[in-house]
Amino acid sequence: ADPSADQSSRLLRAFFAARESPAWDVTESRIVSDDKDAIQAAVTEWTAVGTGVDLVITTGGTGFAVSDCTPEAVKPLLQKEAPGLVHAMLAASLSITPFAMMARPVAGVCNSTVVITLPGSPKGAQENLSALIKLLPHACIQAAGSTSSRALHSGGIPALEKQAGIARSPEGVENLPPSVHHHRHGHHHHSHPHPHVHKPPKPHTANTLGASVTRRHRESPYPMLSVADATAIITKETSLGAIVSHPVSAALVGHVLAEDVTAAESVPAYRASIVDGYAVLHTDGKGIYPVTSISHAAPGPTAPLHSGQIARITTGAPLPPGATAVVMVEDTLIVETTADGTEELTIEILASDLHSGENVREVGSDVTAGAVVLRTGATVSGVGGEIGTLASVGRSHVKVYKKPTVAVLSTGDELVQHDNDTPLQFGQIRDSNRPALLSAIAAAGFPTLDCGIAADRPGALETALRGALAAADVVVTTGGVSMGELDLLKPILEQSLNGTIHFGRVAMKPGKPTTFATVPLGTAKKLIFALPGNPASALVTFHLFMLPALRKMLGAVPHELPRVSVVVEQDIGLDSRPEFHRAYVAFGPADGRLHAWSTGGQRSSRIASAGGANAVLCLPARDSVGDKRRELGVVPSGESLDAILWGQVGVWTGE
Ligand SMILES: Nc1nc2c(c(=O)[nH]1)N[C@H]1C(S)=C(S)[C@@H](COP(=O)(O)OP(=O)(O)OC[C@H]3O[C@@H](n4cnc5c(N)ncnc54)[C@H](O)[C@@H]3O)O[C@H]1N2
Ligand code: MOO
Ligand SMILES: [Mg+2]
Repeated sequence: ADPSADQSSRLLRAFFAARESPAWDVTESRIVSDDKDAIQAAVTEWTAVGTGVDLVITTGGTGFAVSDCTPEAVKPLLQKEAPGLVHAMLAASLSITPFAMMARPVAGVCNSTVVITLPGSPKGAQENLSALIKLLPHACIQAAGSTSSRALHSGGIPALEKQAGIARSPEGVENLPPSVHHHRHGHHHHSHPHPHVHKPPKPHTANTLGASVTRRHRESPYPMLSVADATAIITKETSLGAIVSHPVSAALVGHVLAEDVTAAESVPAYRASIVDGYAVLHTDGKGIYPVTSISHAAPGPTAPLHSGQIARITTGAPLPPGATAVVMVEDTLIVETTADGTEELTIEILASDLHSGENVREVGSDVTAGAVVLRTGATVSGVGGEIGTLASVGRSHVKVYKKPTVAVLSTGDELVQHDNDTPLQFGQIRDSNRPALLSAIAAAGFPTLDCGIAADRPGALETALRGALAAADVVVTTGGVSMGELDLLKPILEQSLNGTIHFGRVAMKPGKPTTFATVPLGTAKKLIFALPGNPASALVTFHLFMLPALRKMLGAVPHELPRVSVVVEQDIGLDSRPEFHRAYVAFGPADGRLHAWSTGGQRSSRIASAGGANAVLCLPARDSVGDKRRELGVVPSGESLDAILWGQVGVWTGE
C-alpha cells in the first residue's frame, strides 16, 4: 500500500550491498500484491531462460494469514525443490523464536535461478538469509550450470566456488534478446529505483580478453586472503625439485643433499703422526737413540722401526711399522750430527711416561669407512664444511634436489631498459623490478632467466609467458595484476594458458594484488608469481611469498625466512592493512638485542624504501592491536615487533 514502508526490501538490499568477495549485484526489486498470479508473473519473468539472474528472493506472504500465498505461488514454479535450504532457514529461526514454527518457506531452482521465499518481517527475512548466505554462491553456480573457476573470466561466475557468487549466470546479459535486455535494465518499479542507477551496469566479466573497458570489474572478484592463508596455499602447491647428481664443486653451494653420504674410505687411511718429532716404541722410554729412518707426509713405503731406534717424522706422515708413539721435537735434544753438520745421527728423548698411541691418529679415527658423514636435508653452505667433508671422503658427485630455474618478466608499455641512455620520453619509466629481482634471486642461489619486458597487449604477454614457462620452473612477472584495463595478467593466465589462479588478492601493504597461479605444462606444473608492478610491492612479495617457495623446492628446512623479535628505535606508524615495513636491523652489543630503524617513506612506488633494508617489520593492522597502539596509531619507539630477515643483520656501532 505504501512502498516507503517497505523495510524488508531496503534491509535485504543493504545486506547484499555490504557483502564483498563475492559481491552481489541487486539488479531489480519490485512490490506485488498478495496475489498468486502477480507473484508468479514476477518470479517467472526473472527466472526465464537467458535472463542471467542467479537468485530471486521474495519476502512476505509465508505465514498463516488468509492472504499469505507466496509458497503456493512459488512452489509450482520450482523444477527442483531444496528442502535443505528450507530446513536451514527454519532451524536458524527456531533458535531465535518459536513463532518460526508457523513459517512455511519454500526454496529451489527454477531454470538456472535459485528462488527462496523469506518471511515478511525485516528481522526474520535477514535472519533467514544470513543462515544461507555462505552457501548461496555455490548454490547459484551449481544452478547456473557452471562449476569451473574458468567461468570467472569467461562469463561472470566468480572463481573459487566456496567463496563465489556474483548474481549473474554464464549466459550474461550480453546474450539476451533485445526486449529482455531492455527490460532488465530499463524497467524498474517506480518506487524502487535501480540500485545502480547512478553507475553504469556492472560488468559480467573480469577483464575478459578482448572486451571493452566498460565491462571490467569495478570490484575485484578475487577474495582477499590473509598472508597466512596465501602462504599456506603456496606451500601446498610447491613440491621438492627432482633429485639430480651434482659434482662436488663450488657450484654445489646452496644445494640441499638428497642422500645420506657415507664414507667409502677411512680418514686417515693409515696411522699418521699428529706432530712433528720422532716416531718411537713407547716402551723404550727416555734415552739417546739413533735416527734410523725418515718419514715425510708423502706417499711411499716406510721402513719398519725396531726397539732402540727412532724415526724422524712430520705431521700427517705415516708411522713406520712397529712404531707405537711420536715424541714432539720440543721434547728432544740433538746429541750428534754427521761430520758436515747437515744430518741428525743421535737424539735424546726427554719425554717420559709415553703411552701407546700417543700423538698418533689411528686409521679411521676421524671418519670410519661406512659411517654417515652428512645426512639428507643438509644444506651445502658457503662456509665450506660440507664441501670439505664430501671431498675428504672422496665424493666426486652427490645427489641433491635440483634448484628451480626462475624466469623474470617485466610487463608494461611504460617501461624502458634501465641502462638505456636515451632520455626518457614523457610517460616512460625505467624498469627497476627486473634487475632487482634477477639480483635477489641470483643472490639467493637460484639460476635465473631474463625474459625482458612484455608490452601490455594480450598477444605479446601470452607469447612472453609461454616462452618463460617453457624455459623455467618458476616464472615471476611484475605489473598488470590490479584493476586497470591493461592489467591483463590474470585473464591471460586463466583464459590463454589454462592456468589456475590460487589467489589474486592478499590483505597486506604493500602487495595487495599479489597473484599466484599454477600452469600445467606437459607432466610438469609450473608456478607463476604475478607480483604487483609497484617496485617496493614486488620486492616485498618476492621475499615474503616467492623466496620461501623456491627454498622449499630446493629442499631447505625450514624454507621460511627467519623471523626475529626487534626493538624499534623510532615510532612506527600503523596502517589499516597488515604492513611489511622495510627496515634495517642490527645487533646491539650493549643489550644483546636486535634493534630496527625504518628506511623512510614506505609508499609502494618508492623502491628506495628497500635500499639499505635487511628486514621487514611485521606491523599488525591498526584495528587489530591493543588500545594504546591503536589510539596512537603507532608502535612507539622502544617497543618490540617481529621482523622477517632478508639479509645478514648488522652490528649497532652506536651511530
Ligand atoms: N583501482 C585500484 N587501483 C589499484 C589498486 C586497487 O586495489 N584498485 N591496487 C593498487 C596497488 S596496492 C598496487 S600494488 C598496484 C599494482 O599494480 P599492477 O600490478 O597492476 O601494476 P601496473 O599497473 O602495471 O603498475 C603499477 C605501478 O608500478 C610501476 N611499474 C610496473 N612495472 C615496473 C617495473 N618493472 N619497474 C618499475 N616500476 C614498474 C608502473 O609504472 C606503475 O606505476 O595497483 C594499484 N592500483
Ligand atoms: O599493495 Mo600496493 O603494493 O600497496 O602498493
Ligand atoms: Mg595496474
